[in-house]
Amino acid sequence: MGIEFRDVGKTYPDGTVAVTGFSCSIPSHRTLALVGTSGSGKTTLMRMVNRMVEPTTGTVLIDDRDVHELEKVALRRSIGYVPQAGGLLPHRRVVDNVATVPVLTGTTRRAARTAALQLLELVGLDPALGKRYPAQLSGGQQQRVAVARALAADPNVLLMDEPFGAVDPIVRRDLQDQLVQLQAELGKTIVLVTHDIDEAFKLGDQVVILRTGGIVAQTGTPQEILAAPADDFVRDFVGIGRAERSLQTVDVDGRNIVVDGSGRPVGVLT
Ligand SMILES: Nc1ncnc2c1ncn2[C@@H]1O[C@H](COP(=O)(O)OP(=O)(O)OP(=O)(O)O)[C@@H](O)[C@H]1O
Repeated sequence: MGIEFRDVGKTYPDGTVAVTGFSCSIPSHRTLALVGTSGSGKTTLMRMVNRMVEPTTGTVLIDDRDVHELEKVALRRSIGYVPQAGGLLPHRRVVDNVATVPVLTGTTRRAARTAALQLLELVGLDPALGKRYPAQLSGGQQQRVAVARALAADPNVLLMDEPFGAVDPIVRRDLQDQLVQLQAELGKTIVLVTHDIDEAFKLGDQVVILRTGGIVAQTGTPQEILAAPADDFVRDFVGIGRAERSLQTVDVDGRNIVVDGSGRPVGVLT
């Protein structure tokens, strides 16, 4: 399921211009990371895919079909959504949170629960946690449940809105690693919103850096952006000057050790 944004714009009713003339396409099974400062239109763009936001100009297509022509509720249920900070239903057990959409779309509760327990395992959780309520889980565990829930209807498209923004950096890295692994296995088409350029580089096959007004500063693979930042804004945003970005090798007893801009060793060149 490829996704295409074709010259889309969004002006909210109060006159706020969130996005202007945005075009971009992401092939099936790939991850598009939308990254930018606060208010640069990332969430607005992502929500156009499942019609939580309707563009004021242009079209969004999934597999060449204009989403505007698709029935809204069915469209939304067919797309996995991981909101900021999980969005789990607090009064429902974890297993039922995961089973919600399949039950709504006609799967029996029993079958949906069995599948939900398998999904918990897939995202690295002990299925025994399915009995708990969301508040009885850690923040990182809750985010894993949110990912499991988004996968429950076996969607081809997954939308992730700052999915790991609310957890501490170590848990965050864990969750990112797991998503990379999951994606290698499942091959969804993912649109990921983040303000963290390192997360965008780690998870995105294609990265779009946005400035205020949803204007594209640069689009490319992480390699392309790092190799040739389009301008000072991008250079600044990706932190080209940051010590951990300016790596060099030093020879230590015949081995090439990679050090960062502060001279700290970060690895060995093989
Ligand atoms: N419903 C709305 N009505 C009016 N303006 C809105 C609405 N939703 C978003 N905006 C405005 O549109 C612009 C883009 O918002 P959006 O949430 O898409 O940005 P973002 O890049 O996701 O930001 P953040 O990283 O802070 O979540 C902002 O100026 C925001 O205030």
